[in-house]
Amino acid sequence: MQAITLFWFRRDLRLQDNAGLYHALKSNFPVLPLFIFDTEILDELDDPEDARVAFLHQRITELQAELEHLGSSMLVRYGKPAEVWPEILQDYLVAEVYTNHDYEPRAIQRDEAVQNLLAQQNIPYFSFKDQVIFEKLEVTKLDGKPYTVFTPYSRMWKNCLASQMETIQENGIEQVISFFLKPYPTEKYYPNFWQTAPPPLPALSAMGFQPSSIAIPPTTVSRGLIKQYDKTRDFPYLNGTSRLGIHFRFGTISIREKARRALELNETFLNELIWRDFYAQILFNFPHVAQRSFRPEYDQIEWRNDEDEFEKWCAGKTGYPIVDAGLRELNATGYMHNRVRMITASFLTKHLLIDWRWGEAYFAKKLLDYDLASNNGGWQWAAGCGTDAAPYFRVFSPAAQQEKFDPEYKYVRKWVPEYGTDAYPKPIVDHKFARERCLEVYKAALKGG
Ligand SMILES: Cc1cc2nc3c(=O)[nH]c(=O)nc-3n(C[C@H](O)[C@H](O)[C@H](O)COP(=O)(O)OP(=O)(O)OC[C@H]3O[C@@H](n4cnc5c(N)ncnc54)[C@H](O)[C@@H]3O)c2cc1C
Repeated sequence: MQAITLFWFRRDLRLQDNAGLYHALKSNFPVLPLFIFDTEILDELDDPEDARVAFLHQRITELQAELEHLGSSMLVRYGKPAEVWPEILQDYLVAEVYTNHDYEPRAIQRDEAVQNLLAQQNIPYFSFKDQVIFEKLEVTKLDGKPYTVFTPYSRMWKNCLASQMETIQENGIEQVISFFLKPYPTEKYYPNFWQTAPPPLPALSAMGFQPSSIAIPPTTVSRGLIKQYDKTRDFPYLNGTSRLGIHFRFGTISIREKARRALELNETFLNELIWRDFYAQILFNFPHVAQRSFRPEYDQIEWRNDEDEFEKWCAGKTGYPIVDAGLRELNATGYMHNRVRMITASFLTKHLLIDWRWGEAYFAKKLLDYDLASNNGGWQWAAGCGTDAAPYFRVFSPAAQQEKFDPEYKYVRKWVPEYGTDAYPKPIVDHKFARERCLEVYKAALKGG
């Protein structure tokens, strides 16, 4: 049997500029890429038309075709990684395993189990940073502790980026760039893919899913949009953001490539990519946030958790047009504009006093770009219990947000056509009353804490 290196794809579904794949291709054995449709994740999804699964399947099919074109293939399995891995080790003579880091608590556990299994058979396991620019404790305060406030973190992030500059050739042009943004030239080593016939790919329907009618945004964005980003990003009625979220989530684009463009074109856009790194390191360094408030005293809040109100919020029937437009956009497209994510999350937690975890779980079900670290960070920020959160007594007024960010009701009219007619519901709660109730409940919780 031919001894091979396995490269395990997870959140890095591309051949180009892929750190772990680059290192795998430079190993001493021919490389067979692997992808596992993980039933521990898929079984928790209750929509058979989940657009993310259809996207994932389509992307794996494309990768398989790209590899076939190179005379190679990809091994695709369906099951629990803990059960799939022993089977693979029986079927193939695996000399080494390469992959890229995943920072979510469950993924860390999964990877530790696989590492242990491999160690029992003396198979080396190598993992690399690929999905962020700086990870774990690479950007810390001077005392080595992780940052929990964004602005100083982003300043230090930029210092770290500038700390190692190198000259490279890109498309025949000499450029000085940060070592941390250098692309991995995987294409140089493509001949090291194992030349083998493609094993069968599980069909989407065989996994209990179907194609989705939700469209996936492209992987490219115009330079013009990024150049204007700081001016357009806050207005939900404009096409002013990149919609790259799902591609960052599944690694169908390279963060290094996009950060290089951001550095060149728009600092505000770069700052958003830094927020992504920020929340990834928060989740890694403070994994309790996946279940509990970053600030423990906020776990004392007595949420009202009214199920009927929650259903109205989910359906976009609260009687607050910008909130309703956001939820309806999410339900129809798997996307919600960032400004509106902040408004709807604030409304659920502060106006309705519904536990942020309920909203977080709903977004997790619906967002194409769902990412535990960023979603959790966004929800805890909105509820006031997270890192860097605005003080709890700042309660967004939906009317003031509407006035500022959708003054002509263009976004609202797109998603809530019955707004302004009798068919539109009355507000679920009075703003002034809700604000005061929120302040009382938060104050009581924090006093007791
Ligand atoms: C309550 C709430 C929940 C959120 N849930 C998610 C989530 O599950 N997944 C997710 O990727 N983002 C989440 N965000 C952050 C942000 O809303 C989205 O990243 C952004 O709206 C995605 O649209 P875009 O790709 O057009 O982003 P752009 O505005 O074009 O930004 C480019 C990229 O930068 C990153 N980014 C931008 N803003 C943020 C941010 N505030 N925090 C972290 N990364 C950011 C994303 O990767 C994004 O794709 C959430 C924000 C809030 C307030």
